[in-house]
Amino acid sequence: MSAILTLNAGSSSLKFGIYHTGEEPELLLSGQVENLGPVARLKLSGQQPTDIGPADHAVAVRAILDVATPALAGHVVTGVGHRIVHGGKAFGEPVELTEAVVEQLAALVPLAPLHQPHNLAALRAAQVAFPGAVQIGCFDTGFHRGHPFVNDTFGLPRRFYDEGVRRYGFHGLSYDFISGVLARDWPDLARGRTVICHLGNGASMCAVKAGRSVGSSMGFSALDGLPMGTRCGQLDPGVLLYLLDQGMTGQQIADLLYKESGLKGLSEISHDMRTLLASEDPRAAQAIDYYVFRIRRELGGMAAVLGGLDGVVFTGGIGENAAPIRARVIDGMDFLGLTLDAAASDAGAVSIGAGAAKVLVIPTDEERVIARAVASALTA
Ligand SMILES: Nc1ncnc2c1ncn2[C@@H]1O[C@H](COP(=O)(O)OP(=O)(O)O)[C@@H](O)[C@H]1O
Ligand SMILES: CC(=O)OP(=O)(O)O
Ligand SMILES: [Mg+2]
Repeated sequence: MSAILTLNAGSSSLKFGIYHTGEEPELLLSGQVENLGPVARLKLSGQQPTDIGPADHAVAVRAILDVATPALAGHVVTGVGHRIVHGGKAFGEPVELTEAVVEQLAALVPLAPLHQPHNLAALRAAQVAFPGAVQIGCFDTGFHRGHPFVNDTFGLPRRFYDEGVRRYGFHGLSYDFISGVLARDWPDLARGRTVICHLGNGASMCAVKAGRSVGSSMGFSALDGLPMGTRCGQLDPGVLLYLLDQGMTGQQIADLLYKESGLKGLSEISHDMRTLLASEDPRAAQAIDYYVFRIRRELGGMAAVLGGLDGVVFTGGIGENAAPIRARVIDGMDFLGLTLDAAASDAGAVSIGAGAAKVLVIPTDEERVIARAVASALTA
């Protein structure tokens, strides 16, 4: 039987899925190597995580190929789907990852240094492991390609826009998946105005009107918008000028903004929301305060862009699991029709709103969006 493998290299995790090929691919096994770094864990769906010691993305790919091999016994992998974070100006729809395409995607590495190199390394590993399979790239930026101009541009001279300096937006595979769930289970909301909060190690928000992205908190790179595990989020460009003036190099600034900022930088304790929520250190509390403040500010802005709000969806590792963060985001938002049913939220329900606008918690599944794209490429 033929099977599809999906690989999703995030900033703190490498997720995978194995599916039977079909119009709606049937999941055989999924899992992830999470908490990449000195103490990574391998977690297969429905099982307890096991510590695998230090692991970067390369170690994680090998660990996943090891566990995938027995699960794939009796199957031929005909397609491998990859999350590719940045598609730039040229790519929106899923595409076969030919050498010519990969060359263009490699040029975008500086725009997504925590993701794009790992996405492409996963491709190389999969090409070796499954030489007969078609390799398909699915873009985080794809869902946002129809952005209105005002959401796509910066206030720079026009030639920069033409050159590709645009507000691309990311987490599009996640927004695509959530939009599909809304269309299936909440059709009225799917026709209306929704803000989706993808709160993982990377975090962004998307304003969705009738199934289309009309705004994203992330822009040209995956640094903009909300503060994240280790990324700064929105920053006055004057700060960059100041840092340059202080003698920092480009690489030092990149490391600062991508790896040392956000929750980690503000708390000086951890990038991980679980650790911060459990901490009694006032720096942890301040980091969380800032995180929540920026989400609320973005939510108000997006509600204005949408001309009102019919619902909010929480997803991603934090959005799905951290009830205290959801409570703080929704607190006092009655003027937008948002009221929390705290008991439902704490109990892990899907629908956790008690006001005019819906509040939903929907686990995202970027792997399924990738698997569907591979399945349709295989039948095309
Ligand atoms: N129960 C929880 N409470 C708070 N935060 C959580 C919980 N479970 C997971 N998280 C957060 O989710 C993050 C990972 O989110 P995820 O979407 O899987 O990451 P990635 O961006 O790598 O895809 C972790 O850094 C952790 O902070
Ligand atoms: C784009 C991005 O930030 O992705 P992740 O949340 O997987 O790190
Ligand atoms: Mg992710």
